[in-house]
Amino acid sequence: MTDILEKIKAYKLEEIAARKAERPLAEVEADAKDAPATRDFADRLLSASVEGYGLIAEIKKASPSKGLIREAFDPPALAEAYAEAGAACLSVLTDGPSFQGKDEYLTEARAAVDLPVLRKDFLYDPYQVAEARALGADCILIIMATVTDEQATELEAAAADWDMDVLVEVHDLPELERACKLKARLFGINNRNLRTFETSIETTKQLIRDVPEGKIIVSESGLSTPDDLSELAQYGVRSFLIGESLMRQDNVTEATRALLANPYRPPAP
Ligand SMILES: O=P(O)(O)OC[C@@H](O)[C@@H](O)c1c[nH]c2ccccc12
Repeated sequence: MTDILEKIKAYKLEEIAARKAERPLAEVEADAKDAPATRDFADRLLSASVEGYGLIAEIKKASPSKGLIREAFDPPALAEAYAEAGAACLSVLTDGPSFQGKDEYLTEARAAVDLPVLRKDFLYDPYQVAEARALGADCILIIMATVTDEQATELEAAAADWDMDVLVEVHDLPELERACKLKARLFGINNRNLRTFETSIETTKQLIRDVPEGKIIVSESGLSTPDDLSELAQYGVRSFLIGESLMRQDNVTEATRALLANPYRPPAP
């Protein structure tokens, strides 16, 4: 396990304990039951990737590696910009300490559009899955680098109970092999090395060879140009999770449109 993940895990476990003390699970579950019905995250991503690219567009204010990424940060406006440009789904960072995220950002962004939304956070406990649903999330992230197999299975079961999708994230072969024991059909390959924070699309190109048939692959992190996407599309990737490069643009709609225009198509056999 990596230093940054160890640090994050330590404060998350404290945060979970504090939140549980403040708001018992039963209360969160009651809110989750009252939340607006889930939107089908995986289906939306898949149908977008038939004709074009399936984009999970991320609403991200800051990151541990880059610090503040976007000053003018208005989640509903950003959600609208992404939706208008043809994003299939949204990802919203809710982690406070490392990403300057907030739970409300997810709820506000989701209310502004009709796209399904991923809660981007570090999950260890089914309590956080109920929280995600109470906020309105349609999909959760399971980061194999920071959970045990038991935790992953538990989180996945909780997501199924709440009718939510799961994006399972891997960044090396051992994690991929562990992820294959789960039911999740959405496989995120993270191009960011969490030790050095360096990103390389070679990670996706390498790992994709060992992803079983029938999974939907999402290449995550460090993607910024149409060439990045078309290069990966030549390896069979049709879905992408992109945050920083779009968050740095003044006109998010135009930048997102430009990225999605002219998707690579494999030559006819
Ligand atoms: O901003 P980028 O480089 O486009 O990356 C987006 C997303 O992949 C990244 O935010 C991410 C991937 N996995 C995570 C896990 C936790 C927090 C953040 C992430």
